[in-house]
Amino acid sequence: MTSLRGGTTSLLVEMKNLSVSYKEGVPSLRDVSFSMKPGEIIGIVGESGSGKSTLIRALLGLLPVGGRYTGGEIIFRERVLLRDSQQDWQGMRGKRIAMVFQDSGSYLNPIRSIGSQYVEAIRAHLPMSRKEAWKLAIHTLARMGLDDPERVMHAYASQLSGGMKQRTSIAMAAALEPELLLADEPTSALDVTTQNEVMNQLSRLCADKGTGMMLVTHNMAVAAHMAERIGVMLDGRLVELGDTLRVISNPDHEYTRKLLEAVPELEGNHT
Ligand SMILES: Nc1ncnc2c1ncn2[C@@H]1O[C@H](COP(=O)(O)OP(=O)(O)OP(=O)(O)O)[C@@H](O)[C@H]1O
Repeated sequence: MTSLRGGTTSLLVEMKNLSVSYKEGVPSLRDVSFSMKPGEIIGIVGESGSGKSTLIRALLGLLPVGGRYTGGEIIFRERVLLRDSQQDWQGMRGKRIAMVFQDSGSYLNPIRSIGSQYVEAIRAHLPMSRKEAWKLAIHTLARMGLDDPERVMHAYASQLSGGMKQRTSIAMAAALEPELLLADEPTSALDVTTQNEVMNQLSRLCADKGTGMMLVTHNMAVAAHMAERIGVMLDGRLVELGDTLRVISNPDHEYTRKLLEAVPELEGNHT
């Protein structure tokens, strides 16, 4: 995935001084800047309402209702997205930039088999026969830890558990090998054991495919386990961003220290 141009690795994403408001004069993102390398995993933590979801929705170009970009730039692979038309941005969604939510599994169509939805989603973006798309689907379902992917492909959503549906929807997002996967609390609705498994499978899938991921989580331990860098949001600002080990062992910001104190197993040491 790394591409060298003129001796420097080109960036996957650059966000420069981005601001977003839902209400006139009340910014929910304030001057947020960061950059991300291809294949990198960044974990974003922070309390409820700090702007984590708004940040990754902004990257997808799909702000929640009422949200407006009020300043700054988003550059994806050297293209300034905020200057592009919605149609250009639309063309990137799914294929180059994909997103999974806490309840993605519940968006599977209940009256069509998983296989027919999955094959259609793959073929909408990749020039593949049905047979090839089916094979790719089976492969990614297996990589997400689904034991009997053939059975899943023939099943309807109502025949799968919540964990299986969520794994299926994550596999669908990852199958297209997006360059950037935006994950908003992708395992929060699952039980703790399943959460760990799904997170491990997700990070393996990203590593396999060279997919960069921005993972929003309220759980510092999950971010520390998954991410190479951790960003901390507070009141719409990215108040800290650094290598995971540095952030958890020597945080710059007082608020990060408070978050870390709430996770005893991480206090002052390692991932
Ligand atoms: N659709 C909306 N309309 C109005 N205000 C909104 C909307 N979505 C978010 N906000 C406000 O923007 C701020 C940031 O919200 P956001 O959902 O991005 O935070 P968050 O850190 O993801 O929170 P949570 O962890 O609870 O999902 C909050 O003050 C929230 O009330």
